[in-house]
Amino acid sequence: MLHVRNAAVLFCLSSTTRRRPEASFLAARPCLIVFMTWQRALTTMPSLLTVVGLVLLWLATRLWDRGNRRRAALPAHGFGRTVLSSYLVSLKNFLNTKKAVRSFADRYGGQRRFTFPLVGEWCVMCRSKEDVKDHANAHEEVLSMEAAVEKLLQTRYTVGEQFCAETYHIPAIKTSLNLNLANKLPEMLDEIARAYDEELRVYDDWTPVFVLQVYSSLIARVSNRVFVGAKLCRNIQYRDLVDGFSDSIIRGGGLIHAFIPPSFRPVVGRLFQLVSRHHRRMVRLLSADVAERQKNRATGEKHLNPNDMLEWLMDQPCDSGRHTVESLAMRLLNVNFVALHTTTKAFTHALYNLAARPEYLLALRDEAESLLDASNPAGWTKESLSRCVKLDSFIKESLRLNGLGAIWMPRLAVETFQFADGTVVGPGNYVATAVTVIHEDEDNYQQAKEFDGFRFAKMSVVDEQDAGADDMLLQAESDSRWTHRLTGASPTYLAFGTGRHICPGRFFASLQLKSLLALLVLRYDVRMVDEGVRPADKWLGPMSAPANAQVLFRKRGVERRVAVGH
Ligand code: HEM
Repeated sequence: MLHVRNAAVLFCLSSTTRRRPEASFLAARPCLIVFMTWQRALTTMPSLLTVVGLVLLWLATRLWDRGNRRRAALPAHGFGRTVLSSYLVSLKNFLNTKKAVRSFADRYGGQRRFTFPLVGEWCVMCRSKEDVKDHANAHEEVLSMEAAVEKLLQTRYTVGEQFCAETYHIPAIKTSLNLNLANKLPEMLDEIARAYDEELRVYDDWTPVFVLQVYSSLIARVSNRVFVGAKLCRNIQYRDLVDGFSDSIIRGGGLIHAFIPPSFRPVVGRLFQLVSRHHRRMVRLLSADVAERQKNRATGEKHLNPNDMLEWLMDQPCDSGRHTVESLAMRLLNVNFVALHTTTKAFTHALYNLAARPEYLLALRDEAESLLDASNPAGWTKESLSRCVKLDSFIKESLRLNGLGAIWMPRLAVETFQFADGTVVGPGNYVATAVTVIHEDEDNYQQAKEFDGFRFAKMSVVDEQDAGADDMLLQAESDSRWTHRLTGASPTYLAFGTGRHICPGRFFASLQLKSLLALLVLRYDVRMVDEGVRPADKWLGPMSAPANAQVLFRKRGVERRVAVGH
């Protein structure tokens, strides 16, 4: 009955207002509406409101307590002092994390580090070289990368306990993949050339291509040529699985971490796994191949097995002593998880930078034509690709300004951590690097916010000249030139991390990125639909990704043919 009465009063109010629109009455109207809605709610659902109120009160106390307890243990600054302020600040920061990190760094610019509030957590952000070194070299038992990833991505629930429990894919990447790079390059190049022919549907006229989508699938194919061989890498079901896996885990894990209370996570995680079925799908796709390889191993005919990542994983010792297909499937999912979305995003960023700046296209093409045989990509070598210094520099610069996030290399302090200057961070807090601030710092790079595609190539030359003929400097010179290459790292260049957990897949990623881009500039012209305008990156909290934009492709030589024809 009550809602009928309220509706009638509301109707009266609105009709009265239409007849007598005095300002005071207009101002009072919203108050009356709120009052009546509240009155109605109180009458109809008193118990529900009490419960909601109590839950909110409990939550507020928990949040306040947690935030302040954490804050008390930190060298903290940069957030308000009122109750819940850290949570309000962190929610605001979430909407534009890059800008927020920059403003925190500017406000506390004279300092080596600053504390940045995350939702319910605190993160000490390193920006000075000294702090980055302390962070990067800290022991896993003190600043844990695994614990941070596990907590932020909730992989225990989204994929399963086993996903993080075993780590034998890391030595397989560090040793076998890196030692086999030269052997596997021709296969990778062959797959790139085929994929360009088959999947990049580009015609003589300018053709729009959704780069992120097309290259995400293409990079899944090319990488998996090296991971599992030609047959599986071209299998659409397999590619869909590995291609969508990282994004699904990152999104699902982020949501669980942010919104699901710990006690509900096992149930929600189980539901997530039931729906996504990543592991089961991978087991099904691999089982025949694994059985065949295991049979060959058992009969002393291991040499019949292909030389690829799946085989290198089987070569590694594993905790249970036997490589079951379930265990191998989990490792292969993990390899794809770390390899695919990183490489795809890095490539897309580079391509947007290229398509928006046509002057680089010609310079990169000149270099590629002089060092690589365009008619025979499968004949390119590691050495010939490494001589393409402009190409190398262009991708490195692109990753400097368009990386994959603003809070980089997160670690969870599992024990008390001490910086070299004595500052202490208590367990339970995060320590990370302020990568966007470091990469855009004028002390580290001249005109740091400007894109200069050949910046690192020029830096190598300067270092070479500085070294001069002094023998004593030759070693230092070659070292510093190395840091200016795409795979080089330093406390001021963190795209691939640095220190203890530096990316072991960066040599593979670098070869793949350079091969993809070199073949592209040799075969196609590219430009943005809006000429000269690079699409802005998309940010979700601390993570960034290239926009899902179109680039126009055209087969090379068309312009010339048209001109001659006329
Ligand atoms: C452009 C592409 C890539 C980028 C930008 C990238 C970036 C990174 C970064 C920044 C880290 C260090 C994270 C930290 O310290 O918290 C890392 C670690 C790692 N990356 Fe990459 N990565 C790329 C490609 C790859 C590829 C292709 C593979 C494998 C084939 C790979 C395998 C790994 C692994 C296994 C780790 C963890 C190392 C450890 O736990 O010690 N990455 N990557």
